[in-house]
Amino acid sequence: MATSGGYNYRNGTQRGSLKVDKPLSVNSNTKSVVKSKPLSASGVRRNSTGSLGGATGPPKDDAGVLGRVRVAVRLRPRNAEEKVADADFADCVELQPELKRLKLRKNNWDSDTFEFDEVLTEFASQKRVYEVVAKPVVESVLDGYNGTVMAYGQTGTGKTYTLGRLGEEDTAARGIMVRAMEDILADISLETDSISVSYLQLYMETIQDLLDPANDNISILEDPKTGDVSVPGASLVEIRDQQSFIELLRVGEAHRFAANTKLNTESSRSHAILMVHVKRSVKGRDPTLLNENGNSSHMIKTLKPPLVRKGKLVVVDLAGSERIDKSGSEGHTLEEAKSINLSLSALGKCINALAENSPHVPVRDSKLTRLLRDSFGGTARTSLVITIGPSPRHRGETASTIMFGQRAMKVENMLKLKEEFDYKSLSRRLDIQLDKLIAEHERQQKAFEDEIQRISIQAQNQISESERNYADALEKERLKYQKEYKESIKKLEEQLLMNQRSYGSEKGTYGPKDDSSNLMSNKENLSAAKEVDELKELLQKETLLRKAAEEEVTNLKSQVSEWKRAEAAGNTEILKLRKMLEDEERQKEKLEGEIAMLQTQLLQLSFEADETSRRLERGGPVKVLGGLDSLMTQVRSPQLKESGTEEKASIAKLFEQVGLQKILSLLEAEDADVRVHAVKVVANLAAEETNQEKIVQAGGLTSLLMLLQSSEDETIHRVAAGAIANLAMNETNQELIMAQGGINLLAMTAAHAEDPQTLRMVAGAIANLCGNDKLQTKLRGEGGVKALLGMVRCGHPDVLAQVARGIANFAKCESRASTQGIKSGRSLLIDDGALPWIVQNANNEASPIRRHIELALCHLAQHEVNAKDMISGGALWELVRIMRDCSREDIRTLAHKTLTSSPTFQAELRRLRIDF
Ligand SMILES: Nc1ncnc2c1ncn2[C@@H]1O[C@H](COP(=O)(O)OP(=O)(O)OP(=O)(O)O)[C@@H](O)[C@H]1O
Repeated sequence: MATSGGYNYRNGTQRGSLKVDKPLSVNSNTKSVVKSKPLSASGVRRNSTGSLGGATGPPKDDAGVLGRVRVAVRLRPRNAEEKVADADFADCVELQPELKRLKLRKNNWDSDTFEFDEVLTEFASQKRVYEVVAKPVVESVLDGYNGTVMAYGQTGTGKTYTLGRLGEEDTAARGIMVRAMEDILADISLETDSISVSYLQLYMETIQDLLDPANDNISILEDPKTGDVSVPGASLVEIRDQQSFIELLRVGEAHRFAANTKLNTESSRSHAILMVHVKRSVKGRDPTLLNENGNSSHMIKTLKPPLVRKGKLVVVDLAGSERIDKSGSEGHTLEEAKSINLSLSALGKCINALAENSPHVPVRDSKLTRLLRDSFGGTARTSLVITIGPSPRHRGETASTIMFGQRAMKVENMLKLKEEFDYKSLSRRLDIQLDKLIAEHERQQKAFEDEIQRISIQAQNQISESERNYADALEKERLKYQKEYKESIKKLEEQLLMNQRSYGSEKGTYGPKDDSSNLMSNKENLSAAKEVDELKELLQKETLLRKAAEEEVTNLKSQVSEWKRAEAAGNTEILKLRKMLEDEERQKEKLEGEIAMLQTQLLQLSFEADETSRRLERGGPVKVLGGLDSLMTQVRSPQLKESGTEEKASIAKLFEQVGLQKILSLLEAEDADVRVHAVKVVANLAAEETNQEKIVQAGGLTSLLMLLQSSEDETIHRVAAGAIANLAMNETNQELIMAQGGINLLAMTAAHAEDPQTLRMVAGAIANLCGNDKLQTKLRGEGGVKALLGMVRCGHPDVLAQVARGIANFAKCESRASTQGIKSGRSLLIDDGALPWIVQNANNEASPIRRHIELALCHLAQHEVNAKDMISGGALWELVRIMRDCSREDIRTLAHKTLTSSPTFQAELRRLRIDF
């Protein structure tokens, strides 16, 4: 073994090692790590804002950050027994903490020197131990990484002391578990974040729940794709304060199985594993914060899934690593010791394999290694503290512990940020929001109906009261006329009596008359009485008539005034009701729009969530797609088509619930976010062949084309062009697009677009149009070919592939037209200057580009009229190459046929002495 050397590990990069025969090399599978920028002292790169991994949004790719397993060695002070027994002997180790070195004595004159990341003497405080061993790991966990802190060493050397001391009577004695939770609780906000804890022990290859000992056969779940390890059967207790955590540790400790051994009366015979899950919401992404005032349209505008970071801290207190013969174990404890040694030796083997970059790491040999799979060579940040005692009697164990630590230092982990969108909580919140909106709508509806009922009751009461008043007034009027009539009759009768009287006195005054005069006067009297009766009767009739007429007039008058009053009241009431109705209608429409938006967004999110989970399942990078791409991929991919019944059901549900017209109307929404969402949904729908006709019939194609013109938003351009490209796969739609000036709009979009994906969609749409025989001349006349060629400026292979496809389509149709005699003269592609680009890209390394260009060249070469230009443009060489080297036999044959059948090509080939 080497005994000297000044190598050091700093900042997670390895500079050398004393104890390694061959120089250490970084694992080959970790090559993607940036080496030029400094890493933080804790060995993990921090960005300028101090956050680990530098990510504030969702993870952009799957690459992690390299982090070597960091190893500290801690020496326990001599205990009472050692002070007596070893009094005449020096410690077996000598520590040089300032050099981070440890010397292991071989004998009085020779020692081996080892270097560690930290060397902690017997005087090191618990606080310092926490700060150098665990604090950086805890910080990583708070930043969304997984982290492991582990103690390894011979029994009785201080593993539990280092990790598990509760320090209730003496706070300075608090161990790593307690201090870690203090730091976590201090850093998080309990309103938005959460901590949950599991506490397990692994004893004789059985995992037992220390918080629920009856639960003693917990299985380990390993995600084959991500390597993440979980124990779904374990109790998970939410922690909200330090006291409850201490209580939980105490309960766990009480259950921890401890067997006495000769070496340590409280020796822990099981491995204890504490798992702390920290879930933090990334600030500014919580939709509930945006909706306190109930303003749902504001919520829709800013609706984004909340982002959460999930870090997991695993603290492992391994059982003692002593040799069986020394521990004095027998019987049952011998089995224990064997089992402990088996799992620890399996751990040692894995670490050796990882340290040596061996292709096979025997993780499956024990439950311990399966549980710690993520901590060595995985995605967690790992810190190991190896504990040793000073006694020379245990030099062998101390040496083996030191070697274990040295090997562990060579293990590289690839730290990965565990950040994800919390779709579930967003969906839950949206559901609640939706419920609230529906409830609010129902409440308003109810209030409206109540108001209508109240108004009609009030109107009814008013009418009854008016009727009553009218009847009273009528009665009064009748009584008044009756009285007047009686009085006038009475007056007339009095008058008549007076007349009769005055007539009688006149007769007495003038003496008795003769008979004839008597007869005369009798006759006169009779006729006067008759006259009076007639007059009376007349008067009576007159009075009755007048009374009836007056009644009629009064009646009419009151009717008129009543009618006027009712009309006035009715008019205001009607106006009021009408206004309320209009308000209600508006409110209803708004709510319907918002509900439709929420539903479309939910659908969009579920597409994205499906895509994300599919990607997770496939082990690919977790990238949030813009909906369109993801759905297009889903719809086009045949295997997904089979399993895509859910997506189809979602689309059908969308049609059913929201209605196409509603979705299309949202394309013209004032709110830009709503427009973007709507166009994404239409694009998703357009990717499904069965929906295309409905979309076109409902005016969706026109709206999408209009969006290219009216919108300035690049996302809208990209997604709308994608949708148009999908619709342009159908011949009828191609004609419609052309008829609606689509080529101009696509050309205009292409001219202004910067984003390669927008250009890809536009080029894809034009490429589809290029394949329609009937549209050739019009398409070229309106600048379609030029627009296509203009897009090659972007240089992105996806765009170039679409351009090449368009040119191949165009050349094929043109060639067909020439063969049928519909077209004559040189190719319009050559006229529009496409040849140089075609020749330049004929042997492009990207096969989709190359294949289309090769086809285009063969189509052009079939017509003698193009031959001269093709020769001068260098296309002949490419044709010869295609004929010889093209991987597709049909294209090779086509090239051969064109070259042999063209006299111009033949002559040139002869001139160049090219024989084939
Ligand atoms: N750094 C230290 N300072 C003072 N006392 C210590 C220190 N480390 C350990 N001890 C004491 O040594 C004894 C054994 O420690 P501990 O139980 O932590 O060992 P262990 O490695 O966990 O043993 P086992 O593997 O059997 O569980 C305890 O009494 C503990 O208080």
